[in-house]
Amino acid sequence: MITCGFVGLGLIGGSIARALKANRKDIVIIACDPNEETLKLATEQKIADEAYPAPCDAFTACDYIFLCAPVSHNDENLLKILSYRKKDCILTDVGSVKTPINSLIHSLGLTDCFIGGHPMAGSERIGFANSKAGLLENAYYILAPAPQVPVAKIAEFQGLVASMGAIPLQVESQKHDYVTAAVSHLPHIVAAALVHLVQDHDDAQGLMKSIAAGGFKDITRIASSSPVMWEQICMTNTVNISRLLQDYIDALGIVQKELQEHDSASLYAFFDGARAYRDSFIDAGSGPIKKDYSIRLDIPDEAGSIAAVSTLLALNNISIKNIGIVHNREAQEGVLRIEFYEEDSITKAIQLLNRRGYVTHI
Ligand SMILES: NC(=O)c1ccc[n+]([C@@H]2O[C@H](COP(=O)([O-])OP(=O)(O)OC[C@H]3O[C@@H](n4cnc5c(N)ncnc54)[C@H](O)[C@@H]3O)[C@@H](O)[C@H]2O)c1
Ligand SMILES: O=C(O)C(=O)C[C@]1(C(=O)O)C=C[C@@H](O)C=C1
Repeated sequence: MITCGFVGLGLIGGSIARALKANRKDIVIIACDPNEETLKLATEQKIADEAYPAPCDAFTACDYIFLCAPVSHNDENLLKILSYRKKDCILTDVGSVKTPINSLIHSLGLTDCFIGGHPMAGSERIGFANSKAGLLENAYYILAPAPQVPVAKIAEFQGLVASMGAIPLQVESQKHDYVTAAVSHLPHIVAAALVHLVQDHDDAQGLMKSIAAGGFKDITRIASSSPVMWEQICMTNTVNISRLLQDYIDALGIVQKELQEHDSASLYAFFDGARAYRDSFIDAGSGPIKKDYSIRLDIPDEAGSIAAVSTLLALNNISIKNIGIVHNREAQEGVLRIEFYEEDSITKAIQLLNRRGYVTHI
């Protein structure tokens, strides 16, 4: 059996714990979290075999200890958990910034037992109640092992990560912090700033807020993320974020100048270049952004509607990868989203559903 300890069992800790429990039979989970409701839920749902409000003796059984609180709290928790760490236990974290914890590990002389981690998947939702076993599926899980961790220990941990459904990828801490500042941290600032812009410019009736459609909602979904988490990320990856933010401000300044000068050729090149590069992300066969074979359809708001659709597809040998209600209606139309394994299934499903009178949307 492998005993995994979790210090913080929110969205990410909870999702890792669920994935391990779902995919393996040999996992024991010991968790601590200051949130009482989380401890209750995790025990009731049989995700945590043992749950405590704070680090305690029980953690001396752990083969791995995952630090899964917001980044600065992970540093504090690392210090608290050390007295409960058995020899050979691997310490790891899931924090979105890697350099500060890496420095702390060096200063504590723990360079033979720490593997920094960062799953490149998540959501704007918070807490254990929103955690999912499938959250990390096919996502890169960045590993930044300290220099003296034995190769065999790194390989074992990679195996554990793979069994969560994630793809382990080794990246050095400082490089990690620069790269994630560009693809994750800056976008969260941009999203929050856009939301503030609309709030500050809307009229008394909130017309902007009412009519905001897919474009605004797609680019600002992440503005609903945890302010505690993002404040701590900004406070710990400040230099990288600030440098990239300056480059971004400069780029916006150039666009503003092109607008003021009615420079249509430059504006066209700006959008065209972005489109080509962004499309190349989607077209990649592997990587975190996968091709999405999904459709949406309108269904009556009554019991059995989802079952009727899934049965119809199953009877016609069309396999469903995922099915669920679209709660936020960002897509404007259709309330049921169905994801398939391959492109072919989309055409077949649409023909079948349309013949039965369903209105479908791609
Ligand atoms: N949310 C994401 O999309 C995402 C993705 C990858 C990595 N991360 C990283 O994962 C970590 C956790 O983020 P999350 O999204 O799961 O947040 P979360 O708010 O859902 O969960 C954090 C959990 O830590 C607990 N906690 C808070 N303070 C604590 C403390 N001092 N000691 C112990 N537990 C404490 C909270 O009760 C909560 O259950 C962060 O370091 C974040 O940078 C987040
Ligand atoms: O999908 C989201 O909601 C996320 O913000 C996830 C996201 C990101 O892509 O920026 C957020 C923080 C992380 O550390 C890793 C992933």
